[in-house]
Amino acid sequence: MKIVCYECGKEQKDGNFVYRCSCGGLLEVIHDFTGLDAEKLKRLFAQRLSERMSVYASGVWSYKELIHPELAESDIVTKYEGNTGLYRSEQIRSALGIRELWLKAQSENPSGSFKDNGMTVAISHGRALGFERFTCTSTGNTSSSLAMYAALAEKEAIALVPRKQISLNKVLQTLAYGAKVIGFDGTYDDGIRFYERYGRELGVYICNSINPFRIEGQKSIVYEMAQSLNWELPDWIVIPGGALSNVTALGKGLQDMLELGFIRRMPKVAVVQAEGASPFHMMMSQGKRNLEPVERPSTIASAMNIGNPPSWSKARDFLSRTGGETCSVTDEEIMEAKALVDRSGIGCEPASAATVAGVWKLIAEKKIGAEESVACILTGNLLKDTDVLREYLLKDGRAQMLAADLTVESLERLIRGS
Ligand SMILES: N[C@@H](CCOP(=O)(O)O)C(=O)O
Repeated sequence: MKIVCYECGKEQKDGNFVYRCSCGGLLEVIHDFTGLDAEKLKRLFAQRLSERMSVYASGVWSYKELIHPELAESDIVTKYEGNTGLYRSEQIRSALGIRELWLKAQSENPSGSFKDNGMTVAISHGRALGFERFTCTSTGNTSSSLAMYAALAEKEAIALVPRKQISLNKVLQTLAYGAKVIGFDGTYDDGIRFYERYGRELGVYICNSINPFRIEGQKSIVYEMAQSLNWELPDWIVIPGGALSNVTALGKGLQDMLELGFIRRMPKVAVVQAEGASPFHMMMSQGKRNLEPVERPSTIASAMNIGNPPSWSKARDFLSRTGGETCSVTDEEIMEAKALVDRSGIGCEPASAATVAGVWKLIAEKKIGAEESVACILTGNLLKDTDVLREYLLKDGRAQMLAADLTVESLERLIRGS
């Protein structure tokens, strides 16, 4: 296993953990899979589905050989993350008018978002390197996940969070796990810029997606999806795009599986951004090679409120190589899709619902065919943003809490609507 610069290929020394190469490129973990036998591994992964209390009961560490083969089991900090549901919803499928639809509920992770898949690996790796202080800048899901794993590892957690446009639920969750939360004026982009510059000086271990081990852990989402579907993935996988760690990890995981012979064909991937924070979609749809950051990103889907996603070049290369697509959706479209996902009983936070809104759009644009099969990745839990929920459901009168005396007559009136 090596850590190399994604842009210039220069190898980095792990002990001196840095997040960008001297050329400015992000880093990535390169594995040597020679000698790995796909059929043997598939059998091993199948056996691990019945693990209960060992690290292999985790839906991330069950694929340890492909994620961090060198890490000692005793260094692993796990909460048996992953193992999330892959659902069908006839309601959503027929509303979208697509042949086959799957929803992968990463929202069922222990801290309520897909960040746990990567965070277990980042925290475990940082602990093995001897770090005591773990940090991130975050719109709230990364910080909640960081705080949870740091608490489990009995390490200090520090989270830099924008003062505005983030969900109070996520800040409270981060605080409740015992992290030090530092609010600042600016966006996630400012926080990342700050840490890229001063993180080393502060002696903290950064757990954002600029950390290549976060990406390694997040690959497990697509491994798990493939394993659940007997190693036959749908035609399309649709994901929300904020910092772009999801598409980067998905791309890397798919590439691993193709190289190892776990899957026979590469599915196409679509990245959906919110209209007010869509620099990646703008770059891709205009056929540009370089990302122009959005200075003041703004969307109701706070998890995607990012104007300068760090992983854009990795994401660009993967989509260009594999014929992927991008699109952007409005906040109204996101909330309409969210209502559909919530009412299906699966539920999700606004950013996750962008995937369903994106499928609608991509079908209308004839980029996804109605005869194709699609899997949407739902990244965060329904209760991650109750302010948005309250606004949508209660203020606009879409749903209301009814009041009645506890008598048969008044309940009958309410139940029958008379
Ligand atoms: N939505 C994210 C922002 C991206 O964070 P990263 O850790 O993936 O770089 C959050 O929850 O903070």
